[in-house]
Amino acid sequence: MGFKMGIVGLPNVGKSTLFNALTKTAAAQAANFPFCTIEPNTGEVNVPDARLDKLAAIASSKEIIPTRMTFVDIAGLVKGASKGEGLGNQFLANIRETDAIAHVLRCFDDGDVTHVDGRVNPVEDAEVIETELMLADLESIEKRRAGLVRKLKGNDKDAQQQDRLLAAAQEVLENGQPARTVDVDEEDKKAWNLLQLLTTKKILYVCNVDEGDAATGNAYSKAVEDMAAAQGAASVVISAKIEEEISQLEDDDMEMFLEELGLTEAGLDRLIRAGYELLHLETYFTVGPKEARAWTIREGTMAPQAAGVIHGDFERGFIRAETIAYDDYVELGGEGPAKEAGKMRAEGKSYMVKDGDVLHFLFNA
Ligand SMILES: Nc1ncnc2c1ncn2[C@@H]1O[C@H](COP(=O)(O)OP(=O)(O)OP(=O)(O)O)[C@@H](O)[C@H]1O
Ligand SMILES: [Mg+2]
Repeated sequence: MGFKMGIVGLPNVGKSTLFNALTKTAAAQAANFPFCTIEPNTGEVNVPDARLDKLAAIASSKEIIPTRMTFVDIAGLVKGASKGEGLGNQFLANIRETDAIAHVLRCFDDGDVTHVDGRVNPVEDAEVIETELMLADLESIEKRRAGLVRKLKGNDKDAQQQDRLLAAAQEVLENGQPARTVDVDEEDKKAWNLLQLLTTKKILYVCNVDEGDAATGNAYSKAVEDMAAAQGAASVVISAKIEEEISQLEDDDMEMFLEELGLTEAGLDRLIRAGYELLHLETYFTVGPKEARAWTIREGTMAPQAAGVIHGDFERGFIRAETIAYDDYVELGGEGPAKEAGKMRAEGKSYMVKDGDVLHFLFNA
């Protein structure tokens, strides 16, 4: 389904370094000068999930296939970007195409690495970017409302709804607030999301700290966490540079290295999980001797649509889903015992899939 997180931030804060760590490649050029990245870099990343490994062990699956999500490393934004400063506003379009934003903030000192504003202040940096996104939204709203005038005269219902929602967004933006602060009624949610405003996207603040601060965070990252909490946004502490080094290691070396740093889990795993949760994504599993596989759905997905993630035919010909809850599968020790214990349910079209369900679909070809 391609859920996409855009990696956004000021120039030279470590976005491409983080991208390379996430994708375990050196696909993006990361270097100590602003505006190093111009064209966006796109890469797929496995979503770590300990449950999948457990299921595979129980079923002795030959292959383990995690679900994936996409990260896009986007060019740095600067003050005035919405008016064409820096690399201009073509990159705002790259952000528009993403489902959520990982906002990288420089939380490391290192005098050798240039900061575009010559000082380290992640909270102000976050405001600079947010302001540009708000200005970009305002500009696009004005254009779009102007484009709706003719349809509004013709009493077009969709146009009326769009214009009403755009006006609501415009009002909060003009008061210096992001569009996500608008209270949207349930029946407007779909049209609202279609507006694809930049400041309605959910944000995960990524505090990029010094190597030595990776386990504990530092004063900069604390300030960001406070800001995030006040906004109801999520945040993670990570050292992109260390993660890039770790991501090149073999598993055994990685564990040793993490231990030395006082970390229990690679920061990347935390970051990917946080992004996944931010997007309200859930996972179901298909498990057998051949493979154990994780699949991504949006929260609230019905069984036929969940089946459609595997193949369109599964959705079109959907009959039922044999369902075992994750806990039952693990506690009882697999499909056979779960079935014997009466824990395999036959669920129909109106079943809402739950996170962790182990599913087997029956369908008409
Ligand atoms: N946690 C860190 N500690 C110290 N140096 C870091 C850290 N993270 C990244 N760097 C360094 O910062 C510099 C800029 O990194 P990078 O190219 O990833 O930034 P960027 O945000 O992608 O920049 P641009 O917007 O110009 O593309 C690199 O020299 C990188 O090694
Ligand atoms: Mg870059």
